[in-house]
Parts: sequence; C-alpha cells; structure tokens
Amino acid sequence: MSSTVVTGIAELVTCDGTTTDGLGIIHDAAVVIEDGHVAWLGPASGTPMTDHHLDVGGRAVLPGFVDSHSHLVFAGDRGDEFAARMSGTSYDGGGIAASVTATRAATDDELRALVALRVAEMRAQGTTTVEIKSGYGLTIEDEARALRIAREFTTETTFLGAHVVPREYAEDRATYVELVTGPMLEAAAPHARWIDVFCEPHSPHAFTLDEARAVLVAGRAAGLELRVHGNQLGHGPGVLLAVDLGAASVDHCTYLSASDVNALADAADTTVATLLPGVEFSTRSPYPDAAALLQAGVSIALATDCNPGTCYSSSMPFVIALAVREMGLTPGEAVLAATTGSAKALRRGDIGRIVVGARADLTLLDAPSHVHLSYRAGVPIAKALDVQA
Ligand SMILES: N=CN[C@@H](CCC(=O)O)C(=O)O
Ligand SMILES: [Zn+2]
Repeated sequence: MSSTVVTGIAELVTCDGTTTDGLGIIHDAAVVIEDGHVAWLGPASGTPMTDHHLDVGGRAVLPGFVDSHSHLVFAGDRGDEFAARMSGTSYDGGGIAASVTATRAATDDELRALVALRVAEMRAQGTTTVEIKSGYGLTIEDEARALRIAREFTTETTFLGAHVVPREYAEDRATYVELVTGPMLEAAAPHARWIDVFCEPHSPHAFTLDEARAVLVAGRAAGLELRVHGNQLGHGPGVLLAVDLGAASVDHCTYLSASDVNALADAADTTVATLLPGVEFSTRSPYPDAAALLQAGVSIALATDCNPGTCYSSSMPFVIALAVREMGLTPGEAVLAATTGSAKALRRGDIGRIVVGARADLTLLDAPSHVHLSYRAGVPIAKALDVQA
C-alpha cells in the first residue's frame, strides 16, 4: 500500500467540528493519504515519511463537495423554457414532459455519455460525491434504465418515478401511482438506494400529500430510504411529510411556515433541509432564509439540483456563492452545508470531513482561503484533487 503526503496547504478546512465555527481550520497543514483514505493530518512541521509527495503551493484544501441532489440522467435542452421564465413565465413542472420525451428517445450510450460529461463537469468544480435521480423515464423500463446508468457513476442513486404524472396518465393518476408503487418500484429498487417524490400542491403535474405518502411508504417497504422534493412552489405539506416519515432530507424548502421550521428543528438529527439556491436563481423565486434556519437549529445542506428545467448548473461553488449572497450564510457556514451538511443528507459519515479514516475526497482551491469561493464568485478556482495513493 503506497502513501502520499499533500503539503503546501495554506488553509486546511477539515469541517471536523472541533472549532466553534465547525470549520476546524489548520493553517500551513499537511494530509497523508493511504489507500484512498486520510491516514494523518496536522501542521506541516509534523509530517510523517511517505512514498509520494504533492505540494499544492500555498492553496486551500477542503473536503470534496457533496452534491446530494441532482437529476443528471436526461437528454434534450430546455433553454427556451428558461428564456421564457426570464420574461415572466412561471415554473409549474409542465416542462418536465419535454425532457421525458427526449430522454425516452435517447439510446443507453447517449444517456451514459451525457451523464459522464456532467459528472466530469462537477468534478472539475470540486464535487467528489453526487446523488443522481431518475425521473425522466416514467415507464418501468425507462426508470430502471436511468438508475442502471446512474449506478455506473455513484452509489447514491434515487428512484424518482414519482417526479410527475406522465401525460398518458393525466386523467388516471391513481393508476400511475399504482404503477410507481408496484411494478416500477420493483424494477427500480435493485438499482437504487433512495426513493423520492415531488410533493407539490401548486403543480398540477406533481403529487398530492396522500399520493406522496403512498409512494414513500411503498419505497420504504421495498428497502429504500426516503427523500422528498417539498415546499418548492409554495407552502405545502412536503416538509411535514418528510419529517413524519423520518426522511433523510427534504429538498427545496423555498416556502416554509413557522411550523415547518419548528418541525425541521425538532427533527434535526434525522431530516436535513437541503437548500437549492440555483433553483431560486433559475426560476426567479425568493430565496429561503438559510441563516434563520441555522438559528432555529435546523440541519441544512446545499446542493445544485442540476437538471434541465429549474437549474442547469452543476456548480457547487455557484451554489455556495448564492447561499452567502442571497441566503444569509457566512462563507464558512456555506462550506459546511456543502460538505458535512450534504453528507448528512445522504447519511454518510465517511465523506464531507477531512478526518483520519474518512475517504480522501479533497477539493483544491486556486486560492488561499475558503472565503474565496464566494468572494471570487464565478471564477473557476475549485477542482477535485487527484492524489496518487
Ligand atoms: N421539482 C421537481 N423536479 C426538478 C425540476 C425538474 C425539471 O423541471 O426538469 C427540481 O428539483 O426542481
Ligand atoms: Zn430536484
């Protein structure tokens, strides 16, 4: 087994929670990596002997970003829909049908190549773990296919047959829910860790509280863990449903009532509120107050939601910058939400922190401090660090 030491780290942001700000920063640090895991870290003066040496030249090193919400398995483009929104058209999920048509028409190899490009784009911006949902197939075969392809890139795969009710079932929603909770779930479950549902009373295409509950209960019975798209387009029951069923995460949380916030605070050990500010950006929606959520004791995460409709950005640095500028987080709070917070949203203890024994998933900034992620918004300073060992 070979080992590599990374030196020249001006600021090592461990996110290990040992300092009051949670960032656990060590200046002039080194990290030793063995067999893909962190074997040692500390001040550079105490560096042990290793087989290989990488000097990063006075830059900051962070835990790799964890993008805990994405929809990367799709074909087609909805730039026209985005342009129309920027001229005042509002989003209601109706455009998902266009992505379903394009995705069904794509070959396996075409879809695989598209996902590979998007995952590479993420890695080039510092993301080392990504969750990928299905949801643009909406037939038994197309959902299973999306998950099979997603599994080639990540273990964090999510069955989202309950993304929208497809056009062909618009007049018979109950039959579609039976399909999603029956044969489609059976075909999808072997390729998925999670099940998700778009619970949204403000969209005629999404699922009601009762439908969403049925989907999640069936998914859990099939051995899947739960996540929810909730409270995206207006106030609704998604957050309370997620908390009630002990979901790992409820995502969007754009519109929250006081009782939603209280419920999330009470459930902070179990259910994370995953904020997706790229969606507010791309749909011209109000940003949720992330600082108030932290103040209330809610566990928060940040993710891109990379998808062809509400946010075609794969960039965690963009999301971090938005969270700081528009949602009231400090640069450090935003980094924590994009690393340990989103690892918690995936119930993963082996990522999102740089500690001995964790996976050596590291992000290198072409800058001396994590503050530059939001200070130098839009500048490509972050990338996943490839280390031999
Ligand atoms: N809201 C539901 N699903 C996606 C959008 C999907 C789309 O518009 O293609 C989201 O998370 O925003
Ligand atoms: Zn989503």
